[in-house]
Amino acid sequence: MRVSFIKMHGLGNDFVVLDARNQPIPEISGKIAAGIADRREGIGCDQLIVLGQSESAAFRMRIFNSDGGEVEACGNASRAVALLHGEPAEVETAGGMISLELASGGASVDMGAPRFDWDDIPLAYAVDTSAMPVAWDGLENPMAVNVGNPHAVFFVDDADAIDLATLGPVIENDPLFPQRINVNVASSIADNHLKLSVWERGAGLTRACGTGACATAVAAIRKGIAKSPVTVTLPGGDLTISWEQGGTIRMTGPATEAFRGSFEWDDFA
Ligand SMILES: N[C@@H](CCC[C@H](N)C(=O)O)C(=O)O
Repeated sequence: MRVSFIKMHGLGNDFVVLDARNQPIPEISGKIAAGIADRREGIGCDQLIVLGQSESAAFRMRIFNSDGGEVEACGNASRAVALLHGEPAEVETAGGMISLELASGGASVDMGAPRFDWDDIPLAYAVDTSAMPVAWDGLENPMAVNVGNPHAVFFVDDADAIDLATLGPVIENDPLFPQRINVNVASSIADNHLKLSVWERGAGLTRACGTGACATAVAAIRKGIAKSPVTVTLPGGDLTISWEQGGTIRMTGPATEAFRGSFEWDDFA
């Protein structure tokens, strides 16, 4: 069976999008998702995105990391999907309802309200979460932010000095986090301007992580080290994140369609 796909990206965080609203898509296993995402033997992407019917929203967006695991939220893919859809829409995700629309230079997404305490991020054993008693080689006392998916946010003097390629997988897979975690390392580089690197759960170092930018910006606002709107500079470029205490997060930034193609489903089944 031949399946059409759209290759997209948001600041270089790239996606294969399958639109099951206009073509039949067989059941997706972790093996199929990882096969499609494989950069040598598949099409290649950080996340596989599958759009389908929803009973409660305009449509549903499912998200699979390149390791094949299905997850709750993806900020950059939400903007890519906004570009594809072309008009404002409420979208159902496993992490909650989001609403997306086109904006100048890309798209803007209401990502919902953040949740801040570790109660929303399952931990394997009891710890005093007011001051996390864990540290990983200089990275300590992370803030927990759930923006649909779980993030640990570390503020450091110089994010570039942290070897995230080494520490990222260690923290992601720490036994403390039974569902693993996205790892964000940020520094303040000017007023209301953060520099951020992200080790993504299930995908590794990416050029940008939209939910990571949201989590880090709201953590910085809550900590009093930035005010909304916050510019977040990632390796792939900038996102603007707006949030007031008690409100929902708005993320604005670019989205790009790279190319379209089709593949034989059985090649990955
Ligand atoms: N790249 C994404 C986040 C994708 C999911 C994440 N790796 C997770 O496992 O929660 C983004 O732009 O937000």
